[in-house]
Formats: sequence, C-alpha cells, structure tokens
Amino acid sequence: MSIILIGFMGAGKSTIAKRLGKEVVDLDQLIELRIGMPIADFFAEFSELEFRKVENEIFQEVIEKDWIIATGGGIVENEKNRTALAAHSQVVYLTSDFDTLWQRIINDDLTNRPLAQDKTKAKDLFEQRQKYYEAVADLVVEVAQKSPEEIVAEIQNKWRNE
Ligand SMILES: Nc1ncnc2c1ncn2[C@@H]1O[C@H](COP(=O)(O)OP(=O)(O)O)[C@@H](O)[C@H]1O
Ligand SMILES: O=C(O)C1=C[C@@H](OP(=O)(O)O)[C@@H](O)[C@H](O)C1
Ligand SMILES: [Mg+2]
Repeated sequence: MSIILIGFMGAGKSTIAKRLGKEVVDLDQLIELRIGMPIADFFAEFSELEFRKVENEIFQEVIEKDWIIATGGGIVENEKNRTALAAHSQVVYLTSDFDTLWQRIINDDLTNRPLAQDKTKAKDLFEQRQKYYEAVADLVVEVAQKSPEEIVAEIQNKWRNE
C-alpha cells in the first residue's frame, strides 16, 4: 500500500505528494484531465455535486493502485471514500490552523479553489471536516512553520522501519 495525503485546501497535499516518490497522482489533475477544464470552471458550468461524482469515481479507481495519492480537500465528504481511507494503512493527514491554511490559499496564484472564495464559508467547511480527517488518519502531521522537505522526512520516518 502507498501513502495517501488528506487535509484541507492549502495543507500542501499536492506539494508534498510529488516529493514522496515516483508513482504519484494528484487527484485534481486526473479530474481536470477527465473533465477537460479547470475545476473552477466545472464548478461554475455544472455544480459541486457533479464535481463530487467525478472525484469519487476517480478516487475509487486510483485507490486500488499502489500509487502515492494527493487527494482534494473534500474527498472525506463522501462516506464511501471515508470507508476506503479507513481500510488503508498509510493515510497522512496534513493539518494546521485555519489561518495558516488561509494565508497559503490566498497567496497561491497557481490554483483557483472555488470553495475558497469566502473566508467565513471556508472556515465553516474547515471546521466541519476535521472529524472526518481525524477519523481516517494513520499519521497526523502539523505543517505550519515546516518546509516541504521537513514534512516529507517526517512522513518517511514514520514507516521507514516498519
Ligand atoms: N510546507 C509548506 N510551507 C509553505 N508553503 C507551502 C508548503 N506546502 C505547500 N505550500 C504552498 O501552499 C499552497 C498550497 O499548496 P498545495 O500543495 O496546493 O496544497 P493542497 O494540495 O493541500 O491544497 C501552494 O502555494 C504551496 O506552494
Ligand atoms: O476542499 C475541497 O472541496 C476542494 C479542494 C481542492 O483540492 P486541494 O485541497 O488540493 O486544493 C479541489 O479538489 C476542489 O477545489 C475542491
Ligand atoms: Mg492539491
């Protein structure tokens, strides 16, 4: 089994996953390939519900493979996904306080997050999801004030000797 990264928007899932090994997939990138447009455009043209259908379908496909997976922050909203994550043994929850994540989100010029347009709504989402992340995590890594390299080392050390 390989590592699956979960956590709220801005936690560093996409950044860290690509540093953890060679067989890495970013679920959002696979989704954009499948839908043929940026996620933000898909939300606007169709709906979040339609996005979740694609996200859940692709997640169930990739979790069967032995790839390092960077999920999207909302993967835990679906119960079937949570069940699959709970059955997995290397789920890493990248966590931090909301303000740290919000600063990263607003400073991120490369990714347009449709669910991060309103700080109050994003904070509500952050609070609603904590219990789901915590319930399926095999390792919880605080990411504030740590470099990507430090976070990668912390994750690799967890399973190095097992
Ligand atoms: N350890 C870190 N320290 C500082 N900035 C980071 C760190 N990890 C990621 N970032 C930055 O935070 C933003 C979100 O990172 P990203 O990997 O897209 O997060 P996620 O996939 O969890 O939404 C990006 O601008 C990225 O460069
Ligand atoms: O939290 C969410 O619901 C989402 C997070 C995004 O991924 P990142 O967490 O990698 O930004 C992306 O899947 C989409 O915008 C929805
Ligand atoms: Mg990401």
